[in-house]
Formats: sequence, structure tokens, C-alpha cells
Amino acid sequence: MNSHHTSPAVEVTDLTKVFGTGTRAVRAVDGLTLTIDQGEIVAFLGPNGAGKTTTLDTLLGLRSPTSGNVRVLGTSPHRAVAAGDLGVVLQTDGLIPDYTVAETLRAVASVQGGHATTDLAGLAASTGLTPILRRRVARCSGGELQRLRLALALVADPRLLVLDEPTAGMDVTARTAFWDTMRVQAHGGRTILFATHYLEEAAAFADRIVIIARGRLVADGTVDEIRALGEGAVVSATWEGLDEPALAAALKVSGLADSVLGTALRGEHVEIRTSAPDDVARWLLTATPAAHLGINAVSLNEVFTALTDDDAVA
Ligand SMILES: Nc1ncnc2c1ncn2[C@@H]1O[C@H](COP(=O)(O)OP(=O)(O)OP(=O)(O)O)[C@@H](O)[C@H]1O
Repeated sequence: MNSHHTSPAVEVTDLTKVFGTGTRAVRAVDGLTLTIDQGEIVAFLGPNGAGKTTTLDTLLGLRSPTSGNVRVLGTSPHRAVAAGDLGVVLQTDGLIPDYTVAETLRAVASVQGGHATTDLAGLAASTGLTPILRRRVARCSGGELQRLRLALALVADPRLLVLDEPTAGMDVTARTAFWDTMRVQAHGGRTILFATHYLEEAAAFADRIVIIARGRLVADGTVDEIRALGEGAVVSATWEGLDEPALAAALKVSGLADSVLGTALRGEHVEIRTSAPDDVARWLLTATPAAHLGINAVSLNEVFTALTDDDAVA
């Protein structure tokens, strides 16, 4: 086997990208190191301005690093693109409004030359475009356009597919349909790297979640590993007639106040985030009027906010 097949799909080493100079310099990516193996499906998350797009642009050869190194499938981004190994779905691109979906597919396939699939009908079918092949680009919905962009990215059957917020602005139905299509494409060892703001879709679709903030890596792991970074669990219950002072007083008497990381009270619904969920649950059931008890892991959203919060201690 040659190194082309065994090398990582993506190797980012100490990548830094600075825009501008002097007092106006922006460190968009700040010493990022990341390896993605072939066949992995990775979600790339971070708040606005975290450096996701800049990192992806560097991987695609659209920007050069200020320092550090980026390799794609064992070679430079430019070589990987030239070899047809890299498929890309970006937030903006130059689709031609007057072309139909079919014409767009044919045009892109023709410029890809020898790398392009000869089975455009099959590609259209697998990306859900068959019913709209004769529709003009100008008349396509946002979700249809993204499926078209996906099909264009797949024309050369690339081994690495990079998508920058592919479902931004889609409604829930369109997002679900898009990821159903993506599932079909995530076969045969294709590596998929996508940036997103939607934690649920990262958790539902990716094997691995990479979170960056201010250009730096803040977390990297499976969905369960990321979730486990959230401290404690949330015990929820209904408690008739409860108000904030009564809750504080009851917790004080319970002897469990030290384990409590936070509380939220909405009407009769109380949530207690705690490092001792079993003890808090037992106390609620045996020593208080609380009912309808539930214990849940801290949500991914809460973990994400805690990890990427600007005020968080690094
Ligand atoms: N061409 C540029 N010139 C100057 N600054 C830039 C440029 N491109 C990006 N930046 C800055 O670099 C930082 C990272 O931006 P980037 O677009 O990579 O973040 P992002 O994580 O993709 O954000 P979003 O989720 O909002 O798309 C931001 O502060 C942004 O303003």
C-alpha cells in the first residue's frame, strides 16, 4: 500500500493564521494541531469567529498558513485538489442562476475531466436531485441548492469531503433530508469534515467532535466524551408552591448544598445541577414534596457554552 492510502486524511500541525498587521492583526487560528484519519466523520464546532472557516480554507488551499503546516491525504492541499481527492461544499460559490440543475452538473463534470463520474444520473439519484433536474438554479430552494452543491462536490468521487456549515439557514425538514443524503455518501471510507453551529446535528452525524474557540482547540472527542466534560448531572422535578428562597433554605437543611452547581426554577419545575445526582434525587423523593423526578446528563449545549465561553479560564 502506498502512503497515499495510509496517511491521515488531514494533518494540521501548529497552524497559525494572522490577518492584517500591527495593532489591527487578528489571530484567526492560533497554534492548531489536529489529525483526522481516513474514514472518520468529524464535526468542527466553535462560536462565531472561532476560526473554523479560516482553518477549512487553509485545508482547501484557498489560504496559506502564516506558520505551521497542513497536509491533506499525505500531500499538499493543491495536489489533493488537482487529483480530485478533495470535494468541497462552501457557504458561497458561483452557481449560475440560468442553468438547470442537470446543466450545472454536466458543466461541472466536464471541467473535472477524467476525474468526473460518468454516472451523473446515479449521482443525482443519490443526492435527491432526480425530481428537480430540469429546475433552474434561480428557482431552487436553499435546501435544494445545498443538495446541488453536495452533488457537485461529489462529482469526482473525492476521498475527503469538506463542508462549511452545509445546513446553515435550512429548516428542520430540509436539514434532516440533507443529512439523510449525507449518510448515503459516508460509505466506503470517505472522510467527512464539516463545520456547523448545530450541536444536535454534530452529535447525530459525526463520530468525533472537534471544538475550537479563539483559534485554539478546546475539546476533541466522541459525543460521549464531550458530554462527559460537563460536570455533574441535572436532577429535575416538580415541586408545588416552591420559590427561590424556599429552595435555597431546603437545600441548606438537606446538607447537599455543597454538591449543587446551579439551580433553575420555572413555575413548579425545578432543575438542580449537581455533582451528587443520586443523593439529590433521594433527598427530593424522601424529604420533600417533589415528584416527577428525572436525572439527565448536562446537555451538550451547556458543555459547549462552558468550553467556549470567552471568560472561561483556559
Ligand atoms: N480575510 C480576513 N481578514 C481579516 N480578518 C479575518 C478575515 N477572515 C476572517 N477574519 C477574522 O478571523 C477570525 C476567524 O474567522 P472565521 O471566519 O475563520 O471564524 P468562523 O469560526 O468560521 O466563524 P463563523 O462561525 O462566524 O463563520 C474572525 O475574527 C474574523 O473576523
